Amino acid sequence: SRLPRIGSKAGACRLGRTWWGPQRLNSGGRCYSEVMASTAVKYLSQEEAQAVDEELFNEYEFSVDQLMELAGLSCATAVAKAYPPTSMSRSPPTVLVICGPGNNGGDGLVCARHLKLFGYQPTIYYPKRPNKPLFTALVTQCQKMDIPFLDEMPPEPMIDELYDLVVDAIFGFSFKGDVREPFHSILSVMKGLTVPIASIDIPSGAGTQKVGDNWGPILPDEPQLRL
Ligand SMILES: NC(=O)C1=CN([C@@H]2O[C@H](COP(=O)(O)OP(=O)(O)OC[C@H]3O[C@@H](n4cnc5c(N)ncnc54)[C@H](O)[C@@H]3O)[C@@H](O)[C@H]2O)[C@@H](O)CC1
Repeated sequence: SRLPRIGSKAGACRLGRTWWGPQRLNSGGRCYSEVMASTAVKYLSQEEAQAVDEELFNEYEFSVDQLMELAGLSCATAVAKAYPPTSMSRSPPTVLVICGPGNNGGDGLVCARHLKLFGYQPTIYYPKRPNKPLFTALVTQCQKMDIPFLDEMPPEPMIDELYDLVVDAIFGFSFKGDVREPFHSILSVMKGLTVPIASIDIPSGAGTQKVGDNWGPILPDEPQLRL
C-alpha cells in the first residue's frame, strides 16, 4: 500500500525558522517564513535547494561527505518511520536502493547502510559509479556490511515479488533534460512497479521547477514518500 505524500529534507521544508537561516530564501521579495505562513510544508525550487547547498558549503564550511551522511541518515530514518520493520510482510523487510551517478546516488548508499543498521535487508543497484574517493569509499562501506550490489536492473515483476520497498536515489536537484540511458530504461521499469517507492529529494525525472504540481513524467502518479 502506498502512503500519502510526505515531504522533508531538501525537496520540501517544514514550517518555521530553520537553522541555516530561512530569511535568505526569498520568493518575490517576501521572506521564507512569510511565504510558508499558510502551509505546513513548502517545497523548495531547484534554485532554492541549490542556494541552501551553496550556503552550507561556503558560509558554514560543511564538507560534502558530512552533508551526505546526514542526508542518508535522515532518509533512512524517514523510511523507518513511514515503513517500520514490524509493519512489513517480510522480516527483515527487503529494500532495493537504486542509486544514480551524482550526490543523490551517494545519499542512497548512505541510506542503505543505515537501513541495514535499522533492521532492513537492503540491496543496491548502482549502474554508473563516479571514480571519486567519496563514492568508492561509500561502496566499500556497504560491501563491508554485506549489502549486495546487483549487476543488472531486475525486471518489474521480480522487483514487486522480491522487495517490500524501493528507494529512488537516482537524480536530485541537478537533473535536467531528457533522461539518458541507462536511467531511461530503469525509470521505465520503476514506473510500472506496485511496491512503494521512497524518493530521495524528488522523484527522479520530475521537473524540480514544478515540485508539488507535476511529479509524474516518469514515476507513477500514485502517492509516494518523498524524503
Ligand atoms: N551538493 C552536495 O554536495 C550534496 C548534495 N546532496 C544531494 O545530492 C543531490 C544533488 O547532487 P548532484 O548535484 O550530484 O546531482 P544529482 O545527484 O541530482 O545528479 C547529477 C548526475 O545526474 C546526471 N544527470 C543529470 N541529468 C541527467 C539526465 N537527463 N539523464 C541522465 N543523467 C543525468 C549528471 O550527469 C550527474 O552525473 C541533491 O538532490 C542533494 O540533496 C546531498 O548528498 C548532500 C550533499
